Amino acid sequence: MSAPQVVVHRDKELMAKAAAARLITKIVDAQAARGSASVVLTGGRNGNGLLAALAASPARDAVDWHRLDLWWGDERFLPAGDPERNETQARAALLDSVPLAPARVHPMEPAGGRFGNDADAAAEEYALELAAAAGPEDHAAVPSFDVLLLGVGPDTHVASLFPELPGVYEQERTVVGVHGAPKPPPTRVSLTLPAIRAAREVWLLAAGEDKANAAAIALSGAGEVQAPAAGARGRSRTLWLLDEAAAAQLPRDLYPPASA
Ligand SMILES: O=C(O)[C@H](O)[C@@H](O)[C@H](O)[C@H](O)COP(=O)(O)O
Repeated sequence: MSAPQVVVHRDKELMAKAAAARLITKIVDAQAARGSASVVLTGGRNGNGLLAALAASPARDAVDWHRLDLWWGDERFLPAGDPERNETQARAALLDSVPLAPARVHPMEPAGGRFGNDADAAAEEYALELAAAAGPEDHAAVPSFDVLLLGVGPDTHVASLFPELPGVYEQERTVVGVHGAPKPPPTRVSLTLPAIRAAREVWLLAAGEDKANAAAIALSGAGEVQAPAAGARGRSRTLWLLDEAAAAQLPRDLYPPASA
């Protein structure tokens, strides 16, 4: 697992734009090298802020949208089209504006869908979908995602893995149902840390002073059960993308200023 790198930008707007530019380049490089790219999306303000910045980027269509596989790191287990679903928000921020191949967009099943209100069944189905997409060279039963995006909660949660709750202890399954999440809605579906750690690169997005404590804890060697973000590492890269407010409690030797 790769040690965390930290890049700090002036504010959340610049962080979103810089992260979007970074993601475009990563996708273009992956498509040039392997003919396609695979990205895992995250919910929340920073995740959707990155997607909105990407939609507005002048370099947006350097991406071959038809050869991009999109997955989700977690989903709020709500009915299809619910404005609070991560899929709904991602479609509004970017996905509905670009020519993706529908078969290559993999949302997690909504509540009231094929599995009714059974989030655990929805999780099992997503694990099967991931396993079916994995190749012989892939790690765990998931595809080798080029970039797996994660927002970071003020309690250091990532995806829907919350400190000390059952999901963060999961070491076998790649996707779990989450019940009683402290961040509403209480029922969710989430990748687990083993699935997250199968990604080539994991990028953690945190902006705002309400994330300063979480970033300091997660980057200070805390354990993944108490601080799930600490366990979110990529096989070849782990990148924390922060704004100055979120980096305020980090030791200065952890990062040089990345932008004016
Ligand atoms: O379903 C969700 O809410 C997200 O997947 C969650 O993991 C989010 O990324 C963090 O809570 C950070 O959210 P903000 O960026 O809005 O602070």
